[in-house]
Amino acid sequence: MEKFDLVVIGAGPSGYAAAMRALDFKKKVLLIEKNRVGGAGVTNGALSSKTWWELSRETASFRKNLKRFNLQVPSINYKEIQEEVQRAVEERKSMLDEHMDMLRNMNGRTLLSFKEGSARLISQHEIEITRGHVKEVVYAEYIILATGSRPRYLPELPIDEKIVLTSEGIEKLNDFPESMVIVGAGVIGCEYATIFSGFGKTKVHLIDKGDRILPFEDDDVVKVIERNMENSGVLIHRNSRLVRMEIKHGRVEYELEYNDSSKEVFNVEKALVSVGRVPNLEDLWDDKVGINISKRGIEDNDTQTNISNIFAVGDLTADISLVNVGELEGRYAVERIFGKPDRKLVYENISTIMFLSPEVAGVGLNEVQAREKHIDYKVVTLDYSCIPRAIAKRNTQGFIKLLVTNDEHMKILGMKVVGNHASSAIQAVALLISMDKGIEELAECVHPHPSITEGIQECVRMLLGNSTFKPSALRSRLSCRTSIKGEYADIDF
Ligand SMILES: Cc1cc2nc3c(=O)[nH]c(=O)nc-3n(C[C@H](O)[C@H](O)[C@H](O)COP(=O)(O)OP(=O)(O)OC[C@H]3O[C@@H](n4cnc5c(N)ncnc54)[C@H](O)[C@@H]3O)c2cc1C
Ligand SMILES: NC(=O)c1ccc[n+]([C@@H]2O[C@H](COP(=O)([O-])OP(=O)(O)OC[C@H]3O[C@@H](n4cnc5c(N)ncnc54)[C@H](O)[C@@H]3O)[C@@H](O)[C@H]2O)c1
Repeated sequence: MEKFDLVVIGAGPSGYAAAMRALDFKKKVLLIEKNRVGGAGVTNGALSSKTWWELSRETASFRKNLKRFNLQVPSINYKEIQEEVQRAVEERKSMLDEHMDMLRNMNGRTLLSFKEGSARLISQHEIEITRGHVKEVVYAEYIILATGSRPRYLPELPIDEKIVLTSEGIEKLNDFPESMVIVGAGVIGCEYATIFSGFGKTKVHLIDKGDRILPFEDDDVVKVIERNMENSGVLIHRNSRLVRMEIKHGRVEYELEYNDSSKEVFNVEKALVSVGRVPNLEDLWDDKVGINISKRGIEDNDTQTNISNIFAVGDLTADISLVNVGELEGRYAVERIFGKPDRKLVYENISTIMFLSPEVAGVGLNEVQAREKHIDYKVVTLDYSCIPRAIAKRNTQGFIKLLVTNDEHMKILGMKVVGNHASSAIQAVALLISMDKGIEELAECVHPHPSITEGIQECVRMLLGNSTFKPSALRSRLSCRTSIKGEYADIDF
């Protein structure tokens, strides 16, 4: 039986990162993948959907500019766009494959092995790998489970991945649907609503079980996103509940019940179901291995399961489903196994971007989370119309919002930027949160001009009472408030 120091099951972002980190410790590593290297980080997931988003955004802006000069808008070819996305996926996937091939063939480096097949733990140290009819068993001193997640199905919906789809099937359509309902207005639902409405060929309907889109987001963020979606023709079903969905004559019929008990029936070409994801843990180990799971997924203590040599990382652990979090956990697990991590595994400074119109980037807590945790805070907001770079771009839609502790230290709790360049603007703050720094450091930086980050500096100065623009004078564009027990009050200097 072949023996390894570490066997990693699943070559998505978490497993791939874990396997590569283990090589730094000169350990003998086996990475096993049953489907596609890169997992949902590349295919039917992060990279592919972001390529759709970029192409949709370009198309929308091209259409807008042509209209501005009274030029005819050319028709958009679905197949060409789909092929471009496939090229992006292939580019990334072959780079990951080539990197592994090179490592395996390098002179004297026999540390990394890769096997295709479906893996299952048959004991605490033995893994059975099945490929077609062939089975083999390998031995591992340590095991990292990184088998990721898949779309959650609602049993009452007729998901067939042709007419009623999930994120697994949505990128394989033959043409832009003329209409589509999206069930679940979380991140995936809202990103695809933005993508399809951006191409201008699909009437998108959006529905959530909550009473608004992005139920985990702050009201002011949601307001901007909803307004833009509606301007792009998205129909947001509010105060309603999906009571029935059926496939009829190759199309989707669904029925909503409104708060006043009235009902309405809609007919669309396709449906996308995006109501969260579930961990891939079925049949991953024999009963006698005895890994503890809870309702949400594998129970872990900083990536270690209750079985001391078995670790679990990434989407499988069913906490935060993000590429950067999976990679962080994968690397951390390896450092725990073969060394001593330099830093604790902390999630406070995780940055996120939602690819909407406009993009929404965040780090740390938002107001919804701060209030759920009963934290009092100071909050400052600045409209993009105060930022010269946004004015120059001829697009001042958006705002910056900074949350700090409600004491003299004013430690940064979180930040949100809604608008152009949002993702690059949050990086400085992400770093300061991870360094546990206050806002003075941010006020000190000299930002390039004109840049969106100048707006962050102005936010910080508002909190220090020394901003150029005074919130008391520009009330509709700036605000500087405390939130104590959920009640806002202006801060007067
Ligand atoms: C539509 C969509 C858009 C997204 N956009 C973003 C984004 O913009 N930014 C972001 O940070 N995150 C995004 N995500 C989330 C991100 O893709 C996941 O958090 C990330 O891929 C999780 O990585 P993972 O390695 O834990 O799991 P996965 O990527 O799911 O990989 C797990 C791998 O394990 C393999 N596997 C499963 N079982 C076995 C087995 N028994 N034996 C062998 N192999 C097995 C699977 O085939 C898969 O390749 C998106 C997800 C989706 C679906
Ligand atoms: N840009 C990014 O970083 C990015 C992009 C896409 C996905 N992701 C990751 O993938 C994960 C999964 O995305 P998701 O959108 O599937 O999950 P989600 O948790 O973001 O949203 C699911 C939505 O479905 C709604 N819902 C649940 N049950 C429902 C029902 N029965 N009927 C109607 N609505 C219902 C919920 O209220 C929620 O709004 C996200 O949590 C995120 O971490 C990240």
